[in-house]
Amino acid sequence: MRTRPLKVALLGCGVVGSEVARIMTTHADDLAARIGAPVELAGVAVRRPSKVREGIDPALITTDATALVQRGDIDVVVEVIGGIEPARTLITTAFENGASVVSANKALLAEDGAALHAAAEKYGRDLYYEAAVAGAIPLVRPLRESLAGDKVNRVLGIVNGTTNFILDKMDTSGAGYSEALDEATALGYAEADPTADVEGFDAAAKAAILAGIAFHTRVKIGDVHREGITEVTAADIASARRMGCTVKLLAICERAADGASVTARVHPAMIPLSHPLASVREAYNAVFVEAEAAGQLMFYGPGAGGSPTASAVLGDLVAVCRNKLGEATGPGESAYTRLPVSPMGEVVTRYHISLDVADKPGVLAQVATVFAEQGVSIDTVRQQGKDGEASLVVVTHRAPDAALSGIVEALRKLDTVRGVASIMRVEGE
Ligand SMILES: NC(=O)c1ccc[n+]([C@@H]2O[C@H](COP(=O)([O-])OP(=O)(O)OC[C@H]3O[C@@H](n4cnc5c(N)ncnc54)[C@H](O)[C@@H]3O)[C@@H](O)[C@H]2O)c1
Ligand SMILES: N[C@@H](CCO)C(=O)O
Ligand code: NA
Repeated sequence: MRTRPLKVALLGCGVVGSEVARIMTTHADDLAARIGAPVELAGVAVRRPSKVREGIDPALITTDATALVQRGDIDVVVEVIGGIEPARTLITTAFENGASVVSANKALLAEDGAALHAAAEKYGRDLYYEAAVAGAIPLVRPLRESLAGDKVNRVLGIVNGTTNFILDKMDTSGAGYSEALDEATALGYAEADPTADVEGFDAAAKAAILAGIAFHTRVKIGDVHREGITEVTAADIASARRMGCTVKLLAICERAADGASVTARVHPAMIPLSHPLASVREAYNAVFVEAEAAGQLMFYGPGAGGSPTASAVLGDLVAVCRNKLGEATGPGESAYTRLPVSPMGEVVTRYHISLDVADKPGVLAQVATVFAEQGVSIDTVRQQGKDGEASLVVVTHRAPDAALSGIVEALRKLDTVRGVASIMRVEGE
């Protein structure tokens, strides 16, 4: 074993960073044996230097992250600050100054991954980011490496722990939305600004990263159709229950049937209770990958939290250190297919539409005509009447999303439709 240690700079020492430091210290001997050289924490950049950080030598703490990555003797920079800047500049500076990078920063990778990969390649460094998607679950590496010989056609799953935690609590214990979000934040699952979770930005970033790797093309967060969970009501969840379903925030990346384009979307969807994704509880994540030769693969595990995320960071750290010792680099960006990303309107989905209507003859026929005019066929209709008013629940067959949203617009214009109580896509059937 080499005795000269590999030097690691840790940028950020919050929920994830503090766990990375703890595991690096407590498992130092095992990590050294697995890598073939000791790994040494050479500096820790923080924003609040006065905070007591158990197990970290105070002499390592600095508020000058730029000087740390410019030192020139750092082998690996672990970026767990989050956000676009200064993380982007720090990572690029690290590459320029001889370091490879391990990052958990999905927001940055989904915004500017191509430029970061290009910088890594230019300087001959590694850029690893297993922690950026689905926390502890090995998913980035299986897609980048294990499935590199196959053709992936679809990636579908739950990739945000916070929103899964909230929806699960609302469904199973009747908890309120804000109470469940506060709990997820206290448990270290939520982003620094939890809007990123509840509005679907975090899941959209992960969908962009997954689609890019899966289909060997460039997908940015702005290419991903995004709807969060802020408009999912307790009534929607109760209505899903009545249909034998539950509501999950899903990320779905698909290659078009003709192979000429891809789509990526994040939105709440109803799925049957019998579907494996329905039993994904709390902050767990689960992702199905469908590949031509492999068939269907399922990845499941803790999707958020300090310790699970640190596990993924440490796995990358070991891989990058091994590469350094072997004077090699791991896989870079693979974006050779250059497939365009189609808009949401072209995605084929199913809708569950709940309407408040007047309870009088001819209403059902009027509603059915709207569907027929858009060429969308109805799967089921359920009507419940009370005091001259009725609620009508329509579930459609699969149709282009543009036709389905056209139907909703036309329904809103009918005099007999008092309101559209909820619209949700249905998946997993
Ligand atoms: N928490 C999770 O479950 C989880 C899971 C996967 C990925 N991530 C990602 O990991 C990253 C970190 O997340 P976290 O939950 O640890 O966040 P956090 O807010 O707990 O930690 C980030 C830390 O970075 C510090 N920081 C910010 N700017 C800095 C700067 N310029 N120099 C030095 N320190 C700075 C902050 O003070 C904070 O302590 C983010 O990119 C996040 O998206 C988090
Ligand atoms: N905020 C993210 C952290 C893990 O990426 C989540 O809840 O999934
Ligand atoms: Na992961």
